[in-house]
Amino acid sequence: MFAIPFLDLPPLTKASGQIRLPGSKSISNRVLLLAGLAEGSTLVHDLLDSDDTRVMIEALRNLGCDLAHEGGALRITGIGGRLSVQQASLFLGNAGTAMRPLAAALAVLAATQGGQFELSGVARMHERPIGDLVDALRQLGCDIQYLGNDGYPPLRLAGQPQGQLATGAPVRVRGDVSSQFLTALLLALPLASSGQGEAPGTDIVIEVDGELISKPYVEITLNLLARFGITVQRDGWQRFTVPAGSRYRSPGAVHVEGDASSASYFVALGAIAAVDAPVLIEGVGSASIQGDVRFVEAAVAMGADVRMEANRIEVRRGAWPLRAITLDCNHIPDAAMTLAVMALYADGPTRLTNIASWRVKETDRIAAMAIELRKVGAQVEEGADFIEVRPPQAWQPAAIHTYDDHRMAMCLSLAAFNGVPVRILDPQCVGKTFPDYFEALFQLAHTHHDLVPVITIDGPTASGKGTLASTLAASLGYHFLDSGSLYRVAALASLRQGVADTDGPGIAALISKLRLRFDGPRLFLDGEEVSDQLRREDVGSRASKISALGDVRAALYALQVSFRRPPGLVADGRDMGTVIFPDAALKVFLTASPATRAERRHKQLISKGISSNIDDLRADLEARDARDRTRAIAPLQPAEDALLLDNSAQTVDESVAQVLGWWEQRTPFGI
Ligand SMILES: O=C(O)C1=C[C@@H](OP(=O)(O)O)[C@@H](O)[C@H](O)C1
Ligand SMILES: C=C(OP(=O)(O)O)C(=O)O
Repeated sequence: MFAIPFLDLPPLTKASGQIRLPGSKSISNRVLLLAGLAEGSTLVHDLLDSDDTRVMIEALRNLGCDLAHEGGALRITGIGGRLSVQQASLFLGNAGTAMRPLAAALAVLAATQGGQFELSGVARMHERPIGDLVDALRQLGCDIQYLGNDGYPPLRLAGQPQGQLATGAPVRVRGDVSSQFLTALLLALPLASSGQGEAPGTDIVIEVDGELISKPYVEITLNLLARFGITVQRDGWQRFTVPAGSRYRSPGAVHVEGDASSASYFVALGAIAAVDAPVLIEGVGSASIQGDVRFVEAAVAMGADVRMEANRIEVRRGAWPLRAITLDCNHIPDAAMTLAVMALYADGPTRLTNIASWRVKETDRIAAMAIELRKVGAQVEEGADFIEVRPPQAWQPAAIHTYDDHRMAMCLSLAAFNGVPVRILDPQCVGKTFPDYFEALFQLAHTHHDLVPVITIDGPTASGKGTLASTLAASLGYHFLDSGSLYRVAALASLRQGVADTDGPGIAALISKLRLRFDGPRLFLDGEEVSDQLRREDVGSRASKISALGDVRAALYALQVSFRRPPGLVADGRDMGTVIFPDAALKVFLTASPATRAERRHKQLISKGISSNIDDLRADLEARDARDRTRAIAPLQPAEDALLLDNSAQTVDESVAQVLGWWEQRTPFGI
């Protein structure tokens, strides 16, 4: 996950490749709750691991459920409908799928078995309505108090042992603000219809007031209830009967499908940018129980070329520009946001209607979408329950606010296919449902080599360039290249494979297959950390030998250049700005006085338990500087357009701030 203040996306051009989706949020949280309420244990495979499921898991743990990892799956041993913990304060973040269903389940359990529970969330959760659900539960006799503003969390739920619920009359619930209120009742009321001890249960009828929105989510609820042994009878979308004697029965094991709302970003990616080869989305398809797979129909109407199998979607660009559409999006409230961004690439205005619920989700999504789409140049009209987007005539680079809304971040990333960069502020908000969204995007999205921004940090030995460069890379979410280590890694790999140190073509072939990854200053070769091995004496001397071979230098050039991938690169070395990335957007030549560098090296050696003489170190450094400056191939000298930074009197933080300041001046994002 990119836990940084902003992530700059370079202009992206094409997309292709395969992605496996994370598990469905809606299914994960329902299955977790049902498994937690059921008797016995349930092994859940492919569960979503994100903020929303973590708060649900933590809540279940606090309520006395046993949760244990088994391989990649989670085993949940439920409470069997009997409260084992009578008091708990549960923090539910901004997860509607945790807050609403847990409020209903715990209200019913407290009302019949006694107990006191407090449910709270982040500030925005305390602005998301829950009054219609509370009103419905109060009809049953549940004791629910608002601890903040009426109609909103936080809530206190209480009750006495052997309490009775008024289940004789139908429970009425409004359906036109959020379908999660009805879902919550459907998930919770089997706890009240089962009967206690010898007492027979009763049918419980729920009647929906007003037009139910987001209906496919209620289908998911009914489907999963059935898997846990409860068949709800229904009369259209108006009346639902939870049968007497209902008991949650664990199906033993459950597999969670990939998230269909998350799939929408990759369907859109394919429609916009899969020009040469398709985007393949694994984990969801025509067999899905999630209503958001119907996003595909809308994408096809806009021009996407889609082939759908039971559990997989293949997308290519079809019509281009995309076709503008007008669509009632009530059935796909979450995925519809993706259409608003596809609309940027359409041949006319796209109008999405019947989306009033957008206003009470993670943020007011109609307002937020209108503001941010205008920033990239679109003309946008918004109303109480619609949005209309006209594509930009001239695209503008924009710093996109994400309002702590995962979908704003994911959707707006798709605005980067227009020759201008896009800055996504607070990208870590994707953690709500898709922590590795941007990693997945960068796996599929490509761009021209020269559109990927590069910052080079060159400088003499012990100037601190490695620390500066890796810290900068981490701050910007960019890739990092410590070019100096590549000669050593080529030496190590060729030693391991038994390739002679005179066999230029052999070593070059090996270099082209190296699988390298930097994690800060640590280097991994084929998944194994080799940082320490690279400092071995035999590796060092082989490195200097093979670096004289023309084939090796050419292969290492190609390897270095291959690190230039979206979203960007910070490269440190001696010839990064002069030879390898002469078109880098920012070049820094880092120096420090020989005295300072000798002192740093001295401290470094002491910390490793190696004794040294500071004057000798200084003499060595000066001799090496002279050699480096005068060598024939790639001599160490600042690029003409490099900015010089002497960090003798600076802390690392100060030099990082200095370079980030220079970088900011070179980006088009004025914020
Ligand atoms: O029940 C569910 O899993 C959901 C229902 C929908 O909410 P509304 O019913 O409030 O539209 C949807 O937006 C949300 O992301 C998940
Ligand atoms: C509305 C959403 O979430 P929640 O489950 O919190 O309602 C969403 O994921 O878009």
